[in-house]
Amino acid sequence: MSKKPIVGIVMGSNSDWDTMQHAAQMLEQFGIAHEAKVLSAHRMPDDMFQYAENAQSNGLQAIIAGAGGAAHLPGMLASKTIVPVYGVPVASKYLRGEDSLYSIVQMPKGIPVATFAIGEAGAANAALHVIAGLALHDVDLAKRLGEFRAKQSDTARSMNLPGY
Ligand SMILES: Nc1c(C(=O)O)ncn1[C@@H]1O[C@H](COP(=O)(O)O)[C@@H](O)[C@H]1O
Repeated sequence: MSKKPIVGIVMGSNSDWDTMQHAAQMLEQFGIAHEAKVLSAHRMPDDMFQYAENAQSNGLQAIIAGAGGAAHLPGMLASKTIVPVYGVPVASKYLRGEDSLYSIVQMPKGIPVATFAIGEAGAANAALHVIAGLALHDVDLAKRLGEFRAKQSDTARSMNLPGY
C-alpha cells in the first residue's frame, strides 16, 4: 500500500500471520491504508514502546494487535498510546488460545483493549470494527460496509440444509 497507513496491524511473531492476515485482507478489501509488522512486547520491548509512543504522530487511528500465549502485546501497546487498540487472541499450541484470550481481555480499569474472538474470525472482526468506526465519518465507506453486510445476509438466506 502506498498511501500513509492509518491502521497498524502488529503481531508477536510471524507465526501469527496465518491468523492476522485476515485483518489485513479485510482492510485491503475496503481500501484502508495499513501496515503490518512483527512487534513483540517480550522479545523487542524497546521497539514496542517506540511504536506505541509514535503511533499517534505517525497518523495511526487504530492498532490491531494479535498475540498468542502470554499475550501482553495489545495491553502494553494500550498502556503507551491513546490510539485505540483492538486485541486479537491467536490460538496457542497447548491451550488453544484460551490463554491468549484471557491475557488480552482482562485489562485493568483505565487501560482498555477491545478484545475479539480467538483466531481468524477475531482478526477479521477487529478490522471490520475499525472500518465501522472510520465509516462514521466517511459516507462512501459506510455505503460499502452496508453493501458488505447485505451480501452476507443474502448468502445466509440462501443456505440450504440437505433434505429440507
Ligand atoms: N504473546 C507474544 C508476544 C507479546 O505479547 O509480546 N510476543 C510473542 N508472543 C507470542 O508467542 C507465540 C509463539 O511465538 P513463536 O511462534 O515465534 O515461538 C506467538 O503466538 C506470539 O504472538
